[in-house]
Amino acid sequence: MTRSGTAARASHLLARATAGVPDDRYPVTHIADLAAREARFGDWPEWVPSAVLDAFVSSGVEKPWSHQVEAASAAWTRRNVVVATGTSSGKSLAYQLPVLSTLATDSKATALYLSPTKALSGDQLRSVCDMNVAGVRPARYDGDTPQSERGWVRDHARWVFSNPDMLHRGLLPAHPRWARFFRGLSYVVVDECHGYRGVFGSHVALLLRRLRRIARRYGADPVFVLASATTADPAEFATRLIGDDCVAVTDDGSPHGARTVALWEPPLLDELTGENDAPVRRSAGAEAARILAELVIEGARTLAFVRSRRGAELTALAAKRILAEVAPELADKVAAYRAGYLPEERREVEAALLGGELLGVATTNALELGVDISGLDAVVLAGYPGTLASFWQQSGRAGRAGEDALVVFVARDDPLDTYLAHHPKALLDRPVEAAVLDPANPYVLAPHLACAAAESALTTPELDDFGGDAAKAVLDSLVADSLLRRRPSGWYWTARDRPHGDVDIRGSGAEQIAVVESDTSRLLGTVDGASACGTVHPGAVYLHRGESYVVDELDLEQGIAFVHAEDPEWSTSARDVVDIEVLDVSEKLVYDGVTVNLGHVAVTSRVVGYLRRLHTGEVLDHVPLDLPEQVLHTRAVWYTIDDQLLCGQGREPGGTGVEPARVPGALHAAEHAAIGLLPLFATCDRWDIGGVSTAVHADTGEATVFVHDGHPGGAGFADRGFAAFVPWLTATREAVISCECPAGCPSCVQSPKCGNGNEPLDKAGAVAVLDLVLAAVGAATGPAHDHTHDQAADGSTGRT
Ligand SMILES: Nc1ncnc2c1ncn2[C@@H]1O[C@H](COP(=O)(O)OP(=O)(O)OP(=O)(O)O)[C@@H](O)[C@H]1O
Repeated sequence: MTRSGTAARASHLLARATAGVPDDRYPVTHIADLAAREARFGDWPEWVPSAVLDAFVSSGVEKPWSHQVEAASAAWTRRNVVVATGTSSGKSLAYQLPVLSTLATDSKATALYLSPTKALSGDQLRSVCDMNVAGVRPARYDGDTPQSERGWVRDHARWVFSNPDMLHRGLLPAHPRWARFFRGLSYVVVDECHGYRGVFGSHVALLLRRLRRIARRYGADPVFVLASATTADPAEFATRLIGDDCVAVTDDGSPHGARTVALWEPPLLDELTGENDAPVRRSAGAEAARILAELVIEGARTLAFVRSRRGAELTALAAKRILAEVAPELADKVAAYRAGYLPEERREVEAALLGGELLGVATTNALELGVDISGLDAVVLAGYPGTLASFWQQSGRAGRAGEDALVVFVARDDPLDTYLAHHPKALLDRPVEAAVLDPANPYVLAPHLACAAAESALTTPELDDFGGDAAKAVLDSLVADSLLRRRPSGWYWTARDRPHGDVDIRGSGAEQIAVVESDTSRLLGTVDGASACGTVHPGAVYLHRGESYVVDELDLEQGIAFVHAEDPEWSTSARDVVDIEVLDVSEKLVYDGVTVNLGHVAVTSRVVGYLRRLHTGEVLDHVPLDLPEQVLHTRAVWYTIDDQLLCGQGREPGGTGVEPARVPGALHAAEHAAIGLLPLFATCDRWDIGGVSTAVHADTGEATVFVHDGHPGGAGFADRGFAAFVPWLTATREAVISCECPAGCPSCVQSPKCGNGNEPLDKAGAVAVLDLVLAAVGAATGPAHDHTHDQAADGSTGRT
C-alpha cells in the first residue's frame, strides 16, 4: 500500500509491529488514515473579567478555541449547554470560563462540580486552584474530606468539587446546613456526563432533578454545563439527563495530529481449543504485549489500553519479558498502570511518559479520563473498549500537531470485536452511539421520590420534573406501603431514619448483597441481589479495585457473600438455566411471518454451575452448583418467526429455511450473536443484557428469540434494540459471516456466559434465521404498527 508522506512514521511503526509475520497469518484487516485538524480560535468574550483572563493566559492559554467560546457564551447567557468534543479538546476551559467569571463578579454566587470519580474531581480542583482567581475558594467535598474540614466547605467554599454519591448522601439530605451554598447556586458542572448511562445514568438523572428542586426551594435556578466525549445526539441525551432543555456544542476547534488506524485480528491458534473444542484466537492482551514491545524498540511513546487490571499487569509483564530478551536496556521503560490510582501516581506516569523515562504503559481505562496525556506516538487498544465514545477517547491520546501517530485496534475473541475488525466503517465512520438512560424506571424512581420527600415534602407541581403521572403512580404505591404520607400540602416521609443510606445509586435499585472479607470483616462492596448468584456464587473470582478475591460462601438470606483474598490463574463465569415469561407487550411490529416486540418480561434463572477459564481462553472445567431460583422483572425485545417461514414449508425447493432439527441451535446461535452486537447500538456491556431462545415459546406460540435487560425495570437497552432492530440484526449477521471458523467459536456465536454450555449452536443456521428475519422485515412496506400497552401478549401464562 502506498502511504502519504504525512503517515510515514505511522506506516513505519506498523511495519515494525507486523515484521516477520507470515503472509497467511497477516493480522491487519484494514488501515485508515485520519487527517490532521487545524486549530480554530475565537476571541475572549468581553464579559470575562481581567483577573480571570490573566489567570488563563498565565496558565498557557493564549486564545480560546472556537467551541470553548461557543459553550462558555451559551452558559453565560443562562442556557444549559453540553460540550461534546474530542479528547483533550479543552472542555474544562469551556466551563471554567463562565463559572470563574461569575464567581469573580458576584460574591454571593456558588457553583457545584460533579464528576463520576474522585480522582477526576481532584484533578479538576487542582487545575482551578492553580489559577488562583481571588475569592473563588474552591474545595472538594467527598468521602475523603476530613470531618474537620467539612464545616468550612459548607460555610465558605464557593466552588465545591464533588461526585453524585456525595450529592446524594451528603449535600441534599443536609440541605438546611448548606443553605448559603444552595441560595447562591449559579452553575452545576457535570463532567464526563456520557458515563451516566444505563441504571447509573437513570439514578444520576433523578439525582439532578432532586438537586434542581432543592436549589429552587432556596430561590436559585442554576445553569447546567455538561462535558461529554463525542456521543450521538448529545443535546437530547443531556436534556434527558438534567430534565431540562440543553443545547449542544459539537464543532471542535482544537487541533489534532494525523493518525493511522490499523484494525488487527489475532490469528486462530493451532495448539489450543476452547469450549466444545471450538478454535480460539491468541488473546488480545498477548498480542498487544508483542506490539507494545516492538513499538518501544522503535522509541515510540505508546499507551496500551487493556480491559482488566489483571490484563494490564500481564500485558506489561509480557512486553517486559520480550524486551528483556531482545533489548534488555528497554525493559524498564515499560510499566503497568496500577490500580488504586492516587492523583500523584497518575501525574508521575503522565510526566514519565511525556518526558520519555517511560516509553510503554499498559493501562486499564483509568488513564482514559481526566489525564492530560496527549500527543503520544501510538495507542494500542486490546479489545473494543465497549463504546465508540471510549474508542475515540482512548485513540485520541495519540497524535500531536505536526506529527502523525499510530492507533492499533486488536480484536478480542468475541463477536463484536470480530465484526468491527471486518467492518471498519462501523468503527471509524459511524456516529458515536447514543447513551441511554431511563429516569422513568419505577425501580429507580421510587427510592429517589422517597429521598426527595425526606429532603422536603413533595408537592404536586413538582411531580412534572419526575415524570408526572408515572411519578404519581409510584408515590401512591409508596403511600400504600406506609413509607410516605399523603397530606393536602404534599407527600411526606414518615420514618425517623432517612431513606438515603438504603439507596445505592451505582446499583440496580434491587436489594444488595454485601461482599465481606471473612478474615477482616471488611465490607468490600455490594452486588445486586438479582445478579448475586451469577457474580458471587461459591467459587466465583470476584474483582474489587483490581484486587482478586474468591467467594467462600453466599448467604442469600443474610444478604452476605464471604470472600478471601486470592488471585488464581483462572476467571469464572456462571452458567444458568433461564425461563422467560411475557408480562405485557408495549410495542409490536407485525410482518409477514415475523413479529418484533418490546415489552415487560419476567426472567426466572437458576445458576447451575460455573466454568473456570484460563486467561488464554482455555477452559479448565465446569463446577456444578445448587442455588435457588431468582426472578427478574425487566424489559425485553423479542422476535418471533412462524413455522412456515422458519422451516421453509410451502416454499419453492431450494428456498430458505432451517430443518426443524436444527432450529434450536440456529435460534440459540442467532441469540448469542445478537447479544454480542447490541452494545454497538446501546451503550451497554454484554453482561448488562441476557437472552433466551426457544423453538416454541409458550407465550408467543412460535419460535422466539428474546434479548432482555439485566436490571430490574430495565435500563433502556432492550428499547434501543427495538428502535435499531434492522441495523442491529444486520450487524449481527455480518459478524457471524465474517468469522472464518467452521462451526462457531467465541468470535461469533459462542457466549462466555451461556447457561447451556454453548450447546446446541448452529452457526450456518443462525445466518439462515437472520436472513429470514431481515428479509421479512425489509420486505414489508409499512408494517402494521400495533401499539398496545399493558396487555398480556396472548393471554397465555405458560412458560417454556
Ligand atoms: N485554547 C487553548 N489553547 C491551548 N491549549 C489549551 C486550550 N484550551 C485547553 N488547552 C489545553 O489542552 C489540554 C486539554 O484540556 P482539557 O483537559 O480541558 O481537555 P478535555 O477535553 O477535558 O480532555 P479529556 O478528553 O481528557 O476530558 C490542557 O493541557 C489544556 O491546558
